[in-house]
Amino acid sequence: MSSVWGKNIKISIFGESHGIAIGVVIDGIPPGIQLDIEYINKEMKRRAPGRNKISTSRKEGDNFEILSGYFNGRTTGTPIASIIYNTNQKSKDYEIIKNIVRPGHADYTGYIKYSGFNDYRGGGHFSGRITAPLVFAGAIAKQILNKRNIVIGSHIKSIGNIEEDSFNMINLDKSLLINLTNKEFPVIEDENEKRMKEYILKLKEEKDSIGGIIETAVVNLPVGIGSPFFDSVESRLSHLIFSIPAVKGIEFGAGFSITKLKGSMANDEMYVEEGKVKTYSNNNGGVLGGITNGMPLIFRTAIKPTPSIGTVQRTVDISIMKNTSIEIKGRHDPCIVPRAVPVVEAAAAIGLLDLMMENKLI
Ligand SMILES: Cc1cc2nc3c(=O)[nH]c(=O)nc-3n(C[C@H](O)[C@H](O)[C@H](O)COP(=O)(O)O)c2cc1C
Ligand SMILES: C=C(O[C@@H]1CC(C(=O)O)=C[C@@H](OP(=O)(O)O)[C@H]1O)C(=O)O
Repeated sequence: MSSVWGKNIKISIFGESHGIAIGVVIDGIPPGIQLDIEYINKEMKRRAPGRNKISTSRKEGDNFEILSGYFNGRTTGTPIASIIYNTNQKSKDYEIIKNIVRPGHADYTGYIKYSGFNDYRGGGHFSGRITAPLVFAGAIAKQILNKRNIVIGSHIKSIGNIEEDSFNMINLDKSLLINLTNKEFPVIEDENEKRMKEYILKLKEEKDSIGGIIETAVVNLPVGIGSPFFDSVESRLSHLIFSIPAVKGIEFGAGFSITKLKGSMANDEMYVEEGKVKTYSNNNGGVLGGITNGMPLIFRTAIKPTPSIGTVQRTVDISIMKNTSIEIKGRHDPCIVPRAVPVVEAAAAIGLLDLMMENKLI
């Protein structure tokens, strides 16, 4: 089944954007873990739609109910089921796309895959909304990792051509990452927030959209997580990150730009400090041979521009197989990047927790 993932912890995600509810079942979380419900709520609010002008205007509280696997403030060890009711569906805008499919969205592929039985309203099971249950699961995984001093944080590295500097890949303090998770628009240099937001709003005005890059770091991971070949840290995390709608790329460490370096520059030379092996640079992003080396894990996620835009676009009416055009109405994110930040972190937390369990570290 395509909406089930995991080896040591298993997550199963269900629901449609305009259906009754969406949710997740998480199996394999050990018993006795005290859950900080406020923390989960905070993570859910970071992603929730309708909170500002650069987001879709669909307002959802993304309040969750835990149905099972949680008793007297602690996990029971049995499946944790959580449900989030949809409260603000406006399906009228979607009547048109039943036949006239949106370029860049999953209307056409979904129609073919599910023989026309797919719930196309709001993008159905393809919707970015289905990342809310992922954030719920991620908030549990993050808490478990946080207790081991493992901290995940991200910043918006770019929106279109507007860029900010990368993380310092060798000296990265967890307080910077925690600070970023507390920001509504996580950039390292506050002046970049204004520039990026203005650009998003300009494109929204022009009935267009824009993408960008999220840079994520994880500090204090133990050495030795992940294994060759198919369970490398990069492959396990990439699987989850690419499951997020609108993701078009991921790179670790120096990523694609490592190809421009000579070996003498690309290699991360090593030294010992206080009994720990460290590297002078971190072009490999904290992973060697698919295994963590104790340096910060760094990766970048490319998010495409929101496909649903108001500009007139050429497309096809699949009911009559004729060329036509579409002018999409409705409530859409002019840029997905800010709301995808907690989703990327959640996916990373789930993947790393799964790998930690493999090493019997949890
Ligand atoms: C948090 C989040 C919000 C999104 N918001 C929208 C949106 O408002 N409108 C839209 O057309 N696509 C939105 N998307 C992207 C679509 O869901 C996605 O492009 C579509 O399912 C096709 O999948 P693909 O881009 O991975 O091929 C969003 C994605 C995420 C992760
Ligand atoms: C509701 C959310 O985002 C939605 C993601 C989305 C899409 O096509 O991915 C399309 C829009 O749906 P609707 O037309 O129903 O407003 C967004 O609002 C959410 O993320 O919770």
